[in-house]
Amino acid sequence: MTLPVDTLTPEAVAPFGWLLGKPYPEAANAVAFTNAATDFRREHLFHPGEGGEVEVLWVSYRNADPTVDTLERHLLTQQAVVPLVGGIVQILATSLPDGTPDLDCLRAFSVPPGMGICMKPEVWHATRSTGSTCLMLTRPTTTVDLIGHMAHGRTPTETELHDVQGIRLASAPI
Ligand SMILES: NC(=O)N[C@@H](O)C(=O)O
Repeated sequence: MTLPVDTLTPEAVAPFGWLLGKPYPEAANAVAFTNAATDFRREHLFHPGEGGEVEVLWVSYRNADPTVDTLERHLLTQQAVVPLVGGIVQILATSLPDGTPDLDCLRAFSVPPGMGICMKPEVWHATRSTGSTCLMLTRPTTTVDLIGHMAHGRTPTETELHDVQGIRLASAPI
């Protein structure tokens, strides 16, 4: 399957989570402020899952391989990824009733610096980039669990990984 890399819109991201970096809200009841010197607005109320804390992670991505052979998902927490330097391509899929990725709704989005995506728990994902430094919001127990898996081969309990075949991005990550 050749996967087009789409532009971020709130609607396109909605099945998977929330677009971060939307235009300044016009709604009268928006939690927002603007003046000549600054503006700020509530983008999202992040939730790390029951009993979780919010963890700020600094993540570098440098896998530019357009082929995607593994997706992962976090079972407890939302996860926000915001490129600061260098863009990413975020590959996303929801789950079938059996928990495996629903490849019929597989999407890829180009995420430039200054925008981001907050994924719902259990959203399958992978990330490609020629080089990006990102701010990530996640959950400490999920991070430690993932390190245990990636560094020491332990079976993760808060993350699932799933092998996929024949998925290739239509355009190489920037
Ligand atoms: N640290 C961490 O959780 N990383 C992964 O989830 C990822 O998507 O990069």
